[in-house]
Amino acid sequence: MKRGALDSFFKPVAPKKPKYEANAKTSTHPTYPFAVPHLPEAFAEQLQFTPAEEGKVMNEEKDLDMVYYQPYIPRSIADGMFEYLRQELFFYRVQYTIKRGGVTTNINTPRFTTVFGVDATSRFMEDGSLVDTKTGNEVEKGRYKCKPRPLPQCLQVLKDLTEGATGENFNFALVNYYADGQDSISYHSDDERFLGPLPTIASFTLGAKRDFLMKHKPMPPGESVAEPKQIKLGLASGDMVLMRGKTQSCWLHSVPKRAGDEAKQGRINITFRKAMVRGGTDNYYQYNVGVGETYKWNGEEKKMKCWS
Ligand SMILES: O=C(O)CCC(=O)C(=O)O
Ligand SMILES: [Fe+2]
Repeated sequence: MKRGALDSFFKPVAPKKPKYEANAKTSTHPTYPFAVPHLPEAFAEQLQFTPAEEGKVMNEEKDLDMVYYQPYIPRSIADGMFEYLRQELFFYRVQYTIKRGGVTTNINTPRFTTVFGVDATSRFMEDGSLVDTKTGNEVEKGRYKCKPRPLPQCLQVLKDLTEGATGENFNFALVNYYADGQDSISYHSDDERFLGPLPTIASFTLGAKRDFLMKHKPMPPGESVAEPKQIKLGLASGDMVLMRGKTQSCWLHSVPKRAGDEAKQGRINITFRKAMVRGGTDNYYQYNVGVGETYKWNGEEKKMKCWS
């Protein structure tokens, strides 16, 4: 055995320095499986200067309207924010069935997910209660099948800053965690009716760099102009893409599986969206929380583990 290998075998392993200083304050709610520590102060301070770079408008392609921030969150804190969110949020691995032409298929969502927020017909009070947006009265039992959750402070801070910088309004935060290159999201568009006709979505990347692919939806037959070519953005830690206008109605996007080591670090994606009606709330909780186990990051074993 080489000398160095022996040394490192006997030397006590120094405990790893955490990438962030935990905040003692927490966000709690009856619907949360556990409390979420507030955003570490150092990150909150740095976020006041966002966006770190001016966004570049991408609207040359047909029906495309995006703003690409490289980065939005300064690179100096993006990986720390990734570590913090992976450590402190609760996640799910949602399973559901789809029926197509009488055939039932079981779907295992190929990534960890979680969601916070409520559609525009309701809002959370400071004390965590849910009230009707118009009347201010407590929401009646039966409005939702799900139990809506308020954004924890950390996501509220990022949402408020994003709203200020973009002039948009959001009432939902969806979070994806791609543990490695095997986790993915297949081609889709976020064009659900409950988002309204021309939804704006702000989409953040933290952690591993992953390819974000975009392609135009098939053109109607007889359309004279050619389909625009596919777009590939290598989204890096801290980047944000703002998708707006006809982007969702006319384009599809995906984060495909990846071989190799680059994705092994794990990646978190946060999307801020605005759902207009109740159906959107039940839909988002059904597909991003579901009815299965809660997962929490285990720092020793370096993986998501069932939490109880
Ligand atoms: O992870 C990403 O960058 C995309 C996520 C996404 O498209 C979605 O959650 O709808
Ligand atoms: Fe999407």
